[in-house]
Amino acid sequence: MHSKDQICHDDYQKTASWLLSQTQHRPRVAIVCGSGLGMLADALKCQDSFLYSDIPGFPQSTVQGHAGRLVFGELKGKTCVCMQGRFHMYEGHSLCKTTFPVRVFKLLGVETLIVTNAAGSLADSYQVGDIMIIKDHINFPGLAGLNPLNGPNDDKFGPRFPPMSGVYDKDLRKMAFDLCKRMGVTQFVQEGVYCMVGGPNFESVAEARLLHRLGVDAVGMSTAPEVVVASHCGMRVFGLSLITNKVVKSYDDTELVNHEAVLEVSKLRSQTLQSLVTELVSWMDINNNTA
Ligand SMILES: O=P(O)(O)O[C@@H]1C[C@H](O)[C@@H](CO)O1
Ligand code: HPA
Repeated sequence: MHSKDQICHDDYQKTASWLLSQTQHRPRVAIVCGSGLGMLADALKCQDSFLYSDIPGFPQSTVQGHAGRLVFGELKGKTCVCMQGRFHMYEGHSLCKTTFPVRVFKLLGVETLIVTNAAGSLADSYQVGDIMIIKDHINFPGLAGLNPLNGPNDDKFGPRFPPMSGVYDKDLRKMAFDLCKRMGVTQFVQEGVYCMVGGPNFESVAEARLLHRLGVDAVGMSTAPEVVVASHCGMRVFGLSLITNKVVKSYDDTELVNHEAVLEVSKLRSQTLQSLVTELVSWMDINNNTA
């Protein structure tokens, strides 16, 4: 390590080498489970799993609904690695730490990152329980200078000034929507813009109105840093938000959002999300390689 917040190539490599020595799986797809969405990993067959606390260099999960396990296994014959629990900036992790696993995945040979999250909706047409295919994001912390790519650029991962347009892969988005049609679930599937805020507090009414005016469809406290880092190192990205609550936009609305309610709604759609991610992975154009 260079300093407390600086992580060097060797640090990522050490963790990746340790994982490669512990499992025969060689994943091409990584899945990050959002709040209450850890059951996505349950669909993996032939599992090898590791507690984050046992993985050298890995940060620790502190949020309820994030189990803190890295699970390797197969989804319909395609080898994947799944994070049951992600890291958030509000937990006190530096952004380099929150995105540490993404670069480790790159070194494991992962080519596609699937991110999922729980989010509140601002779009008036969205309902609680809707699944939003992420079309684009607004990275509020990033716009304010809190970016996981801050500091010396590691050219081995990617360029100093990476583009961030077209990051959420168009073909995967189309494939996901087609799969939703086949699954007969399009009535609760949306496509929209996700906005990351720092949290951990939920939005004030004035903040909610601001985000609404900016064209944000769903707001959450994660995902954008992982996507920035994945895109920087050339990974293909696909993202899903589960709408767990409507963000309060009116001073007359007395409803208060809380994390327990977020976790409850996550359970409601767990099966559909699991099927969608499984089908998507099985339809993706990826070849397995072996240890
Ligand atoms: O990890 P995600 O983004 O799914 O978690 C969301 C945002 C906060 O961490 C938490 C609020 O309930 O859920
Ligand atoms: N705001 C921010 N993050 C969230 C929300 C919300 O309403 N719901 C779930 N994560």
